[in-house]
Amino acid sequence: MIKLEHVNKSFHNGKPAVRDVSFEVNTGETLVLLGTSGSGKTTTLRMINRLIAPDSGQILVNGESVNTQQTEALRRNIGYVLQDNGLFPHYTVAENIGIVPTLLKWDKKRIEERTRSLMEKLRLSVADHYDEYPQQLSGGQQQRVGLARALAADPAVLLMDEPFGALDPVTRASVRKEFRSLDEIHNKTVIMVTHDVPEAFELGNRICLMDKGAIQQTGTPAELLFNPVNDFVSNFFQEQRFWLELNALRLTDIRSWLSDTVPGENHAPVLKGEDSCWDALEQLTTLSAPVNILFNDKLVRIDTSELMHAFTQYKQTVSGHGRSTRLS
Ligand SMILES: Nc1ncnc2c1ncn2[C@@H]1O[C@H](COP(=O)(O)OP(=O)(O)OP(=O)(O)O)[C@@H](O)[C@H]1O
Repeated sequence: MIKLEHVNKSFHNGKPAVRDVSFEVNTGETLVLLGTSGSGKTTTLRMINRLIAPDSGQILVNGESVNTQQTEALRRNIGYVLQDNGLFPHYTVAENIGIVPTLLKWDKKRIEERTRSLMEKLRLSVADHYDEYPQQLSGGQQQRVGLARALAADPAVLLMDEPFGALDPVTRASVRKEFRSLDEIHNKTVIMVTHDVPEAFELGNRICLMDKGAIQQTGTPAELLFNPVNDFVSNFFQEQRFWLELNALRLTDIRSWLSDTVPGENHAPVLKGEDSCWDALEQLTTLSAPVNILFNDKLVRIDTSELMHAFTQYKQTVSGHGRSTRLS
């Protein structure tokens, strides 16, 4: 668990880089720090593992102030992934991944097993890359090694600063997908910095939107979209709003506005209530035919106009009326 309380930081020029930032991230949750360039995201992240000292405010990691913890011990319990991966060029892939376990004096066999297991999970061929050096790998492979290194000692906390930012769009999407499906991250507290809106929506349980060093709003993707607290938040998502909204809403969220049409004997594909409205629209458009959705209670059939009608009804009901139904 990570908690920031009224944290402030100015650099030598006196201009506030981070202003009165407070948030809490629970175990098993990913919070994304999103915002324009210079909005204070990296400074906020780097204060958590004490690479930067705050001027005022409290930062707690697992209930304990970072100031009272020994810096080395604190950092060994925090995995840190950087945009440029920060691998040691003169260490092999295996040596890079094993750095923290070696510092923690794990025995050799345990380090080797852990390294192999992480490489397999991150789709890095052990046979091909175990003894290679970072410069022999592609950018995507280097970033996977960076992730494996951060996860090696199973830290409770993972901090990621634009972890996929240096990758081309195709590699970026695939490394991101692998990251998302890693069982390793489900029991961790994760904070990730990005300025990529779709990435924030894909990976964040909650998003903390920053501007000029201050938090504008913290909430689920749906809360930020459907209940923005000010014009900055509303305008920030304007360009991709339709796509983001359909992505942020699960079919379950619009269930009450869908009819109970029972499917006939057709073989239309079955979506689940947890799938997004975007998933449904994609299927409907590709097939040019109705699709079936399996909710807890029953199987129903919908077409495109019914989907869009329910989506509009949801927006009218939820916007400006407090929290949306999607909580995580
Ligand atoms: N070491 C430093 N010395 C002086 N000013 C700094 C330093 N680091 C950051 N700043 C300033 O603090 C502000 C916040 O910077 P920060 O890097 O946290 O923003 P960011 O949101 O992460 O931006 P980006 O997305 O471009 O990385 C900026 O105005 C930046 O110029």
